[in-house]
Amino acid sequence: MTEKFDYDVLYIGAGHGTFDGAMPLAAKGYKVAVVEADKIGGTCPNWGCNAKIALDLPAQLMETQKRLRNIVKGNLSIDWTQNMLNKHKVIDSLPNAIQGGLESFGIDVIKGYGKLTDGHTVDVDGKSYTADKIVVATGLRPHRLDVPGKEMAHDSKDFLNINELPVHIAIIGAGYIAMEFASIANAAGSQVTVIMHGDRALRDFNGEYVDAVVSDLKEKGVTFVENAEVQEFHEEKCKTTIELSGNRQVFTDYILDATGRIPNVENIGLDEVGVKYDKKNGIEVNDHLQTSVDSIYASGDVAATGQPRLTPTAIFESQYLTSLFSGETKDAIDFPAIPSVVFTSPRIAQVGVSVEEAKNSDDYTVEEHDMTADWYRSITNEEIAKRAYIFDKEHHLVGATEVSNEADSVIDSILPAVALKLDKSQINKIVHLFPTIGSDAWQHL
Ligand SMILES: Cc1cc2nc3c(=O)[nH]c(=O)nc-3n(C[C@H](O)[C@H](O)[C@H](O)COP(=O)(O)OP(=O)(O)OC[C@H]3O[C@@H](n4cnc5c(N)ncnc54)[C@H](O)[C@@H]3O)c2cc1C
Ligand SMILES: NC(=O)c1ccc[n+]([C@@H]2O[C@H](COP(=O)([O-])OP(=O)(O)OC[C@H]3O[C@@H](n4cnc5c(N)ncnc54)[C@H](O)[C@@H]3O)[C@@H](O)[C@H]2O)c1
Repeated sequence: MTEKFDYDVLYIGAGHGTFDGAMPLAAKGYKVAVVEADKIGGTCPNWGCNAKIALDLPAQLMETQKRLRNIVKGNLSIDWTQNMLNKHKVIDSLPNAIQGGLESFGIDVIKGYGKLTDGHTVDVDGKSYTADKIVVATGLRPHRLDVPGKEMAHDSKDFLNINELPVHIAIIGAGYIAMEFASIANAAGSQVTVIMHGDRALRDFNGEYVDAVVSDLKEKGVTFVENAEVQEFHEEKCKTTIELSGNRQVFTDYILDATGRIPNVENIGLDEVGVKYDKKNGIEVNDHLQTSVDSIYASGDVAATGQPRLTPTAIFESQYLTSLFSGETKDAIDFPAIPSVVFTSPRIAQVGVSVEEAKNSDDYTVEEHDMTADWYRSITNEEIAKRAYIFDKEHHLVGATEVSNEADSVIDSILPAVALKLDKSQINKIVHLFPTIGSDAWQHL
C-alpha cells in the first residue's frame, strides 16, 4: 500500500478485464480506481455476451418447437420489438449494478477518457491521477471495412440495439459475430445473406461441425456468398447495394460489418510512455501480464497473450493480477484450457486440444460419436448432434468438442475432466444426475 501515489492500482477500462479483479483487490484493503470512458461493465454485459444471449433465447425456443412440431403445435414467431425491449430490461441496469458493486468495495469510479502520461500517471480529461501500478484493460472495438460508402454499414453494437428487424440483412464476415447474428436474425424472420471473403466460416472450430451449421443455416434460408471482396456500398433503386468482386451485387436493407475486432491501443499514451504494442494483436505482455514498462500491466482483450479473446480469459487475467499485486503469487500466469462456444443454432462448443491438432499428431487419439442415436437426443429430436473426445497417450481427456443445440451445456459439464486431465478410472468415480444433458455429456467417457 502506498502513500506516494493517489492509488495502489488504477485500471483504464471497466470491463471484465478489470472489475472481476478490482473488487477482490479493493476488498483486501488496496486503494483502487477504475477509469471508464463509456458504459461501466464494458463490452460483455452491454454489447457483447449478455446482450446477445438475451436476444437469442426466443431463437432457441423456435428451434425447439421446430424439432417438436408434431407435439407443440402452432406457428411461433418472434416479436422483435418485444425481444429488444426485454433485452433492454435485463441489460440496461447492469452498468449501474456493476458500478454499485465497485463502489461498495470503496473503489473510485472515474468517468472519462484515460491516457497514460508516465509510468505512474493517467490523465482523465485534464485531471491527473497517480498509481503505483496501472492496468490497461481497454478492450477491442469493431474493425470497419474501409470502402466507399462505409458510413452506410453498422457494427454489432448497432445491431444489438435495432428496434425494427430489417427485411433483409447482409452480414459481412463469417466469424463468431456474423454466424451468431445470422442465426438470430434468421430465426426472427429476416432474410440473411452472409458475405465471406474466403470459403470457410468459423475457422477456429472443427470444419466438419462448421459445415453442418452452415448447411443447416442454408436450409433455413440463409444465403452464403463465398470468395467475395467487398468493393463499395451505395444506394441503387432505393436499395442499399453492396458491390462485390466478380461483378456481383447484394441488395439489402441493413449492412452489418462483422469483419473482426481490433485492440484499443491508439491515443492512450502507449507511445509516449514506451509501452510496446502491435496494432493488430494488442499490448505486448510477459508471462506476468507486465508490459515493457514495469509499473504498467495489461489485462483482457487488449493484452496480446495468444489466448482466446473471451470473457472467461479476461476474468482469469484480472483475477491473476489481483493475486500478483497482493503478493499471493509470484508465479507466471498459467492459463487453463479456455472453452469457447459459438451461439448459433445448433451451437458448436470446444475446449482443449482440437480435433484438427489431434488428427495431425501421434500424441493423441480422437473418439467421435454421432449423438443423434442417444436416448436423450431422441427426446430432443436433434438431427445434428456430434461429439469428439480427444485423449492423450495415457488416455487422459485433453479436449472435447460438440455440435448440437446443447453443445454449450455439454462442454461446460465436462470442463473439469479436461482441465484436470482426468483418466478413465477417475472419470468413473463421478456419478451424475439423471436424466440430464449434463450427464449425457459424460456418456461415452
Ligand atoms: C457481440 C459480441 C458478443 C460476444 N459474445 C461473447 C460470448 O458469448 N462469450 C464470451 O466469452 N465472450 C464474448 N464476447 C467477447 C467479450 O465481450 C470480451 O472478451 C470481453 O468483454 C473482454 O473484456 P475486456 O474488459 O477485456 O474489454 P471490454 O469489455 O471491451 O472493456 C474495455 C473497456 O475499456 C473502455 N475504454 C477503452 N479505452 C478507454 C480509455 N482510454 N479510457 C477509459 N476507458 C476506456 C471501453 O469503453 C470498455 O468499456 C463477445 C464480444 C462481442 C463484441
Ligand atoms: N460466442 C462468443 O464467445 C463470441 C461471440 C462474439 C464475439 N466474440 C469475440 O469477439 C471477437 C470478434 O468477433 P468477430 O466475429 O467480429 O471476429 P472473428 O475474427 O471471429 O471473425 C471475423 C470474420 O471477418 C472476416 N473478415 C476479416 N476481414 C474481412 C474483410 N476485409 N472482408 C470480409 N470479411 C473479412 C474473417 O474471415 C472472419 O470470418 C471474437 O474473436 C471473439 O473473441 C465471442
